[in-house]
Amino acid sequence: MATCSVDIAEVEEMNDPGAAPYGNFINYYTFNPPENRLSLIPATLLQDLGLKDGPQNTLILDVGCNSGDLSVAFYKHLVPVSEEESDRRKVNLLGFDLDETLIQRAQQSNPLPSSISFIPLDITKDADQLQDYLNQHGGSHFHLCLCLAVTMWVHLNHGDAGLLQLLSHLASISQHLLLEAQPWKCYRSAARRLRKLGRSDFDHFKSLKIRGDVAEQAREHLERHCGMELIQSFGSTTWDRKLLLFKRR
Ligand SMILES: C[S@@+](CC[C@H](N)C(=O)[O-])C[C@H]1O[C@@H](n2cnc3c(N)ncnc32)[C@H](O)[C@@H]1O
Repeated sequence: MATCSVDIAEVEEMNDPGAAPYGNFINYYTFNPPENRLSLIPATLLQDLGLKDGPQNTLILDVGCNSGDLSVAFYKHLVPVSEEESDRRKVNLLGFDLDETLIQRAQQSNPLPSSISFIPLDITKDADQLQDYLNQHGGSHFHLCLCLAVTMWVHLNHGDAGLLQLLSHLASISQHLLLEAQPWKCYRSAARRLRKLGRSDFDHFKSLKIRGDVAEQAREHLERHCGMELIQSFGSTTWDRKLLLFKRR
């Protein structure tokens, strides 16, 4: 089974990983293709969650969407192209990432611009644009929020408080949250890699109190402090990461 050390080795071959301190790898999908995660997620997810047949548009948020490959593949997985154009218009996905170059690539290669949009945004800073998007689409919250392989980067760059704020924020704007938190061994690999390059450590790495089973601690925070409950685990990816689905109580 591939592990984090494998993914890091692959990254090192492809780019200078020190140039991606937020996980903003330029070739991410060549070493972690969307299928790795999609194969675990049922294509009937929207129906299963009762999200498809309501009068409202279904709004999906993809946090830290990189170059958009997974966002588009996820959308097509849940809303097949065979569906009527009018049905597709009723499901809207917004992907955002702090890396503007990646977002430009996502925008340029977007095959469904009437349903999928991409914007540059750092979730740890100003997130007004998310509220603007909800207002434009007549929604008070996102029906489904994807936060896949992003938590570690926010955690390393913004500390325990940054991670908990991220989870609280996403819970406050989402009805369902699909979370893939990187396990602790990935943190160690990321920190080791920076050191090997002779760069200074991530600001918060040594002082993190949330360590070990990060996914479990994220679950505890979401359930105890954010009014969410874990309703399903879609198993582990080939990188040994759990895909956890939470719902607002
Ligand atoms: C490892 S990639 C994962 C991409 C995608 N979510 C996936 O799972 O396929 C992590 C992404 O999170 C983005 N990211 C990290 N911190 C962020 C932040 N504070 N706000 C927005 N995006 C962020 C990075 O730029 C990077 O593209």
